[in-house]
Amino acid sequence: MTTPSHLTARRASALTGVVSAPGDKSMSHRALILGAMATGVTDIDGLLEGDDVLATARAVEAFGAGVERLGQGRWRVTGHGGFRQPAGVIDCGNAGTGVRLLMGAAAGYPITVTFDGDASLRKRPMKRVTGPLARMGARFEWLGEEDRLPLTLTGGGLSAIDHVQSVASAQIKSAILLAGLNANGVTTVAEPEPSRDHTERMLCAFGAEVGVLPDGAGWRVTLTGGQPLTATPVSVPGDPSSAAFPLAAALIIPGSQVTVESVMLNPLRTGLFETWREMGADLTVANRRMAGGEEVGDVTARHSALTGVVVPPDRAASMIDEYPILAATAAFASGATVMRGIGEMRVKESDRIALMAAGLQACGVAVEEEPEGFTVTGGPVRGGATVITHGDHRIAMSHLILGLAAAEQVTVDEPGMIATSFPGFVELMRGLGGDIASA
Ligand SMILES: O=C(O)C1=C[C@@H](OP(=O)(O)O)[C@@H](O)[C@H](O)C1
Ligand SMILES: C=C(OP(=O)(O)O)C(=O)O
Repeated sequence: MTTPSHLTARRASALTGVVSAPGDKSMSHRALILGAMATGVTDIDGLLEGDDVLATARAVEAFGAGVERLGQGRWRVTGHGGFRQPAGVIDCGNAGTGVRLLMGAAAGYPITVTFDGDASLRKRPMKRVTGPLARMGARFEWLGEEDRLPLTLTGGGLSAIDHVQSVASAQIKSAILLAGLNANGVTTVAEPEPSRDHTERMLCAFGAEVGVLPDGAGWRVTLTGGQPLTATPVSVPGDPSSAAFPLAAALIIPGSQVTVESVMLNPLRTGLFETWREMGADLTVANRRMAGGEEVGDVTARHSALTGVVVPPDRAASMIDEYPILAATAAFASGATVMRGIGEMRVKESDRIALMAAGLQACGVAVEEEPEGFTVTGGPVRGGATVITHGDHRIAMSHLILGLAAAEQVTVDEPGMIATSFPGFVELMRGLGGDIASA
């Protein structure tokens, strides 16, 4: 299938239906990486087959693991108890999570590896991870600009560190913990607020002992080096960050009711659902159960009259990727939705605060941008714009959802990047009755 250069969303009548979200991206990266670091055969089901995760699958294969696709979402990783010297450059594509976690894992082994990524990933800061890894003993050489990819890492001979994070970041925490597995001593990471804990949970499932102690508003995670990992089956539930898009459409399109089945409900990922409820969203969860070591449930959204809220800044870590779609839904709420303490959004696949502000303003929505946040004041949404996404999947999907409820059509450029996290997004939305087509 060729990728269209633009996609256009037109106002839709009620959306209805029951769908499944693709597998969780965070867990998919981790399942492949831990499977490759472990000894034995790790069978994964529900793996997200998005471009970010496929880049990680190629990477772990290059590091010596056996990687086999058994069927849709069903993958087998055969680990040899560690990473081996790869033959070429490890290209992580668009994936911040992929490159940062892989650098952490690779740092523990006596290998020399060059990491690279696409134009967007080459703009993202890497010192946040290379800094702590260098303190553990890994060596880095910047091949271009300092703090950016491409870089060469030489690992091995690590010592544990005590790291205190200034922002809650699961990518930094995970990179340090994965390196800590092969470091001498006890590695500790303290976070100001808790960030997603999939690495800690999955390390335990692979047989490692991880300590978690409350520490102020956040927690301290400890891990003793030298623990071997043993392969274990991993079942990946639906990604709440992807489920957010069809659910958002249901909330803002009159008459709609959409259910997304098997959505992961880890409380460190559900800040958006909490915020939507505070805004008056009719959002219900049925069939709560455990799958893959995580709570999951079927989430139903019905069209709702939304009211603007002030989102508590300490909720940011639990919904950092969801502010773009929150902002799109806030455009249809009455009053202002204030989102602060989210400076991290500026260093994602794009400067998401700037691009959401520009895209929403182009669609006639009132937005006030701040250094570390923005405020969206809702009302009737005109639409009628072509939105620049800088190849950011979440910026593209958020504006397409907005376009399904706006008075005039909304077009986004560079929609090919949607496949990094949500392959099949357009087809899924069309199946619910959404009018999204190549422009
Ligand atoms: O650990 C992870 O899987 C992720 C952590 C978050 O990044 P930060 O840790 O940089 O906040 C998030 O934005 C990213 O999409 C996935
Ligand atoms: C920020 C994201 O991913 P990553 O950091 O892995 O590129 C995202 O998926 O929104």
